[in-house]
Amino acid sequence: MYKVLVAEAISDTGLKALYDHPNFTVDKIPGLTPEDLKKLIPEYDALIVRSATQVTEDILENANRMRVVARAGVGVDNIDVNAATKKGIIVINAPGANTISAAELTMAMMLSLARSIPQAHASTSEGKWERSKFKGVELYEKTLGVVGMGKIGTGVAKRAKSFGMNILGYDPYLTEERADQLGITKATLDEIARKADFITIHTPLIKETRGIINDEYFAKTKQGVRIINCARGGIIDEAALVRALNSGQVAGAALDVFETEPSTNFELLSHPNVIVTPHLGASTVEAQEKVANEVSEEIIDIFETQSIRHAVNMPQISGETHKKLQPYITVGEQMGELAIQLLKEAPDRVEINYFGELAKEDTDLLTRTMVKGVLSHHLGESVNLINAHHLLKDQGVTSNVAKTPKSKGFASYVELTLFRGEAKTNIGATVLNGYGARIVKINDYSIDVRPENFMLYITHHDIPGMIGRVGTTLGSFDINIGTMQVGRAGVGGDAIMVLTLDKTADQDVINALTELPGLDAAQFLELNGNIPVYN
Ligand SMILES: NC(=O)C1=CN([C@@H]2O[C@H](COP(=O)(O)OP(=O)(O)OC[C@H]3O[C@@H](n4cnc5c(N)ncnc54)[C@H](O)[C@@H]3O)[C@@H](O)[C@H]2O)C=CC1
Ligand SMILES: O=C(O)C(=O)COP(=O)(O)O
Repeated sequence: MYKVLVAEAISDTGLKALYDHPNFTVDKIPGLTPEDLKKLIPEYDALIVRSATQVTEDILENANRMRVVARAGVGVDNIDVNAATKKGIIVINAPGANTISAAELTMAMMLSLARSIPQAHASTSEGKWERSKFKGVELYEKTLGVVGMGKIGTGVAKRAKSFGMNILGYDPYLTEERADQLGITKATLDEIARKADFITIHTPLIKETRGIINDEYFAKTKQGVRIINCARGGIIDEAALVRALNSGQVAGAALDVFETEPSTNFELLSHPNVIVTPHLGASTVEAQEKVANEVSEEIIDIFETQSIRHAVNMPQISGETHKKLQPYITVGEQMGELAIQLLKEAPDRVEINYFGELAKEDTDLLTRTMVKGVLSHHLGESVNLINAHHLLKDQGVTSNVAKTPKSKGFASYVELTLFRGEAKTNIGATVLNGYGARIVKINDYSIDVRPENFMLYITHHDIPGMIGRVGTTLGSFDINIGTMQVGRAGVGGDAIMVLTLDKTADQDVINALTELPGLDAAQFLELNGNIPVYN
């Protein structure tokens, strides 16, 4: 049974998949203090939050069972993603599920700002009739600057176009082509300052965006600009905004998000030209059902089928790439496990080389799989695909990944090399069409091995009778040989033998083998990872 803690007010309809699933129990406990959350968290396998819960390193420290932190929404700035990554916890979100709601709130804010609707409502409901006080402006033929042309920014741009606005879009990823397609103009942040009548912010809150709208920026804007922030507090410097409002440089601001929430910045909250909402961008029936449903389905998939779609701390790969990498995943982990056993000590350097077709793909997932195989030998269950890179760095191991699109013997080939000072071991693998994955190189010897649970690695001299003697010795210990492969440097030279066995070989077996004339060393290798079942 997997235990899920829902720590905020999240739609029960959206959580239905989890409630109904026989392998999950759900505890919905909104409003926990950080201390209570920290106390409860060790019991849970997954945590679902919105924006109000701070999932800090301190809280995650105790999350020893936790595999997933799910953000039922977009922004993950309330989650210490690095701390989660270190602990091997997947952080997922629900991108896209609240796009429409956030874009619609932005439009509502822009219209409210243009016509002072909240102020007019307050005045009228007090019995006043102040028609001239609330003379507004039209959106028609005004210029709107959209900072952050992602899902919500694009949604706003499309809607604003239908109001007859001219749109300037700024986003490091916005291309001229995309801008043309949307019927907008690609602009810089400064061009937006110079030309826009309305500016709306739709970037995440990250190092690069914190405080980008500040005193310096307001000094460049048109006098009387109106500004909307339905993205994140902190992107606009609130103190600078108050100054710009007081000087009249900014005619009005509509804010759904604040530097600290709930906000206590009353100078801003109660400013006559400011309209505010309590972080309501995603607060619609539809968005809440969609975000909760999306994270529920994904949590189930992660636990039941190991499939991850929206992890923010894992590489996002397309279904097409995933299909191409899939046949290499199991053998990738096995390569790591075998290489570390052959090296016999922890590596100080890891090198991974991709050749041929594989080199043209985004192979980060496969790289992580190999690193996981290597590290699991010493770190056990604590290493997974999420924290593999991090733990490698943490252990002081340097790593290098190289890609050569030219093929090397096989259409696709991957080689993992571990170094420790002068010592080195390498393993190469490929996937043969119709035959599956094969280890085709060990320590520079060509070989053809389908990895299995129990294996023997023997170094010997290429002399007649060797194979027979090894077979007889293993037979005397009642060990059946599955397969036996030999690789040699040249006739009569150094050679290796790789055997798959039906059971483990203990030290007595190894001792008996090393006594055989012509045999240098024998090492038993064991794979713990996923061994595919062969028929
Ligand atoms: N008020 C609310 O309740 C809600 C707020 N949001 C917030 O809205 C923001 C946008 O969400 P989405 O559009 O779904 O995300 P998205 O990831 O689709 O778009 C974000 C865009 O910002 C761009 N960007 C990043 N750094 C930038 C920079 N320095 N300058 C300009 N653009 C930059 C990115 O390239 C990306 O295109 C997020 O911060 C999210 O948390 C989202 C939903 C509801
Ligand atoms: O999805 C987002 O980024 C939001 O800001 C929505 O926040 P909420 O889930 O309503 O607390």
